[in-house]
Amino acid sequence: MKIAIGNDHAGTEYKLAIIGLLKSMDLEVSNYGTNGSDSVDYADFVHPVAKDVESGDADLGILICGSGNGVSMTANKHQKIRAALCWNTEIVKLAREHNDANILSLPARFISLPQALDMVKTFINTSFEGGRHERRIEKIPCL
Ligand SMILES: O=C(CO)[C@H](O)[C@H](O)[C@H](O)COP(=O)(O)O
Repeated sequence: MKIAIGNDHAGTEYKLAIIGLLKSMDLEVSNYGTNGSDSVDYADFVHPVAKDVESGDADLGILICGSGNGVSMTANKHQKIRAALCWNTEIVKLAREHNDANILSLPARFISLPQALDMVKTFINTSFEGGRHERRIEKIPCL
């Protein structure tokens, strides 16, 4: 499985730890985020992740900024992206099971690093339930 990951300056520390976790799980990672702490604009680091997920170059994406909102808003402009802003593992599980979220958005300034790592594990290890949820996600895109 291949994961595309992106972040702004608020997400660098968590991003580096998440990459370590993903590699320990034998997952392939494409890192499109900044690796530094200088102030940057999140959208510049989100579009490459969304494009990878949309094209199938990546199976799933992970985005990190301070609140998680900027990266979510940007990613969800892409037609095939369902980016879910999550704050605990239960919400992550539902985002995968019910919404088939293909990008996890993390609010680095509002969750602890251990929480973020648990959320990433849940995101990777949970599958879409399909059924009634299939019909619902098909109605999400703007026609
Ligand atoms: O875009 C955001 C808010 O939706 C992100 O949380 C950014 O990381 C945040 O705005 C960055 O803030 P800063 O004061 O420029 O560090």
